[in-house]
Amino acid sequence: MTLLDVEAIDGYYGESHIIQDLSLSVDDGEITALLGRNGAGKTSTLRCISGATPPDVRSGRIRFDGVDITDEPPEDIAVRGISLVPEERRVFSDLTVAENLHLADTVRNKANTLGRDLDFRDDGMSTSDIYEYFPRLDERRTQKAGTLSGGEQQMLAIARALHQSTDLLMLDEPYEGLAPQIIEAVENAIRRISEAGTTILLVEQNAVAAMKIADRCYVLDRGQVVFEGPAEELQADQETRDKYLGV
Ligand SMILES: Nc1ncnc2c1ncn2[C@@H]1O[C@H](COP(=O)(O)OP(=O)(O)OP(=O)(O)O)[C@@H](O)[C@H]1O
Repeated sequence: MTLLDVEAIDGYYGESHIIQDLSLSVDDGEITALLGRNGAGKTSTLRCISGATPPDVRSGRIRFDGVDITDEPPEDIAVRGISLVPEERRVFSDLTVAENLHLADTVRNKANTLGRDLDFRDDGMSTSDIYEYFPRLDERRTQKAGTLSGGEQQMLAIARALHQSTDLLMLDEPYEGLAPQIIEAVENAIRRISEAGTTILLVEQNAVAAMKIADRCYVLDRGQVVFEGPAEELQADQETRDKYLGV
């Protein structure tokens, strides 16, 4: 079943037409990867879906769970169960791991109030489940987030998103700047989160790593979809990989 359906959107930064007639769909329970070189429009696409502006979506429709969310504000879209973990990871450096998660509680409660008239999901993942998924965070509950390694901060950012109510988790370059060993730990966490039923839309520069865990891939170039298909198909398509991904 389709959970997210992006239909022919056009996104603009001022007069720059960055996202061009872009369509994609994300199936319930799958991991979908959005790949492409620097500047291909991956982050902008996630921003369009999350309701963040710019870019402005001037045409096309975005539907989530059958509901048209194209013109909704970001807070409402979040309440519906779409979370974006941005590239910068944005954890609160001066707060401990536990406090960072607790803050997500506050956001969740606010979402519940905001969600009165929306068809929102109730609860996110419990703190104990989160610590089970991310044992490193469990060990570092009382440590300030600013002192965590890059990989641990990435895990904390993902954990916070899950602690709110998330049906669709959008991850923007979760492997960026991480050592191979840590990439593997984040990769395993993403797999387990997916197996537990959260749908994932993953943006990555590291196409090889992303293809490993994705069910379906989209490749973007200059704001347009130039490939879509199962991950195995992209893995076997050396021409597309050379031309658009350089791998
Ligand atoms: N705030 C902005 N104002 C104007 N143009 C922007 C803005 N943000 C991004 N762009 C442009 O939009 C295009 C797509 O950028 P985007 O960040 O979506 O690409 P990306 O595929 O995510 O690449 P990266 O991996 O570098 O983040 C680029 O040409 C970029 O210069």
